[in-house]
Amino acid sequence: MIVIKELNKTIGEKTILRNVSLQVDKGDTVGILGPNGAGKSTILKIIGGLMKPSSGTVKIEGQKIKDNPLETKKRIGFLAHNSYLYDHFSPLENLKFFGKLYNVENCEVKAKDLIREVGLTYFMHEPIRSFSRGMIQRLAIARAIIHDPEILILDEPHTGLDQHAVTLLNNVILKMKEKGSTILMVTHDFAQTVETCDRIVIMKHGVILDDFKVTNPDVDMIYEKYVEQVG
Ligand SMILES: Nc1ncnc2c1ncn2[C@@H]1O[C@H](COP(=O)(O)OP(=O)(O)OP(=O)(O)O)[C@@H](O)[C@H]1O
Repeated sequence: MIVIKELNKTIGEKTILRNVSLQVDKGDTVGILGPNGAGKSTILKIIGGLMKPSSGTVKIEGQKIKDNPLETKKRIGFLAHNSYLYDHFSPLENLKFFGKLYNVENCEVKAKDLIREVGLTYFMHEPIRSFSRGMIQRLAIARAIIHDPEILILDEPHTGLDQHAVTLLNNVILKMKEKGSTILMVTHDFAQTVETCDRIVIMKHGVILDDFKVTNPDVDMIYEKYVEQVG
């Protein structure tokens, strides 16, 4: 379970998050939607331990990241805007590198399975420097889940992907969901959120405006609510 309490973030004169509290239960799949500058990426970075809050707390299974940074970060897979991949390495070399960092057992087999899952088998040994944005993004998701994280954090995972890559990515997300991972995803893509998430959180100007479950697949009603709040 992730428990966020009264989170504030200020950078210079700018207030980015204002007293944000949120609880995400184990196995929840949460899509965070909102206009540019709402503070969505900032909240993900703070949960993932990439940024410190100005005040407030984030606890993962009752533990603050700063109390046990390595152990807590091992529980998290983070797909950020930056892929964190190495240009001169192939997909296999990249995944083996990250797998070893996390002490993944049977790392090579796992890496090859993931490469197949994201549709890059044919390019497994090619340096990734010539890869398209979609190919890099697919490999980046494989990197984020090589250690079977309990919590998967995805910052705009669908941006710049073609339809085939979106389908591959959604399948990976749905498989992680089936395995019981908790998923937090920031996106501008309403349709993808409804396809993969059970809960939607709407943010604007650094606050949470709404938080509801997508139990009833009444997509039109949910979309109207989204447009009304986000504009
Ligand atoms: N390091 C920083 N220094 C100064 N301002 C920042 C910094 N990081 C973010 N901001 C500002 O904080 C606000 C929230 O940024 P954030 O990236 O969290 O928004 P977002 O909701 O993810 O929006 P987007 O969809 O545009 O990525 C923005 O106005 C952004 O310019």
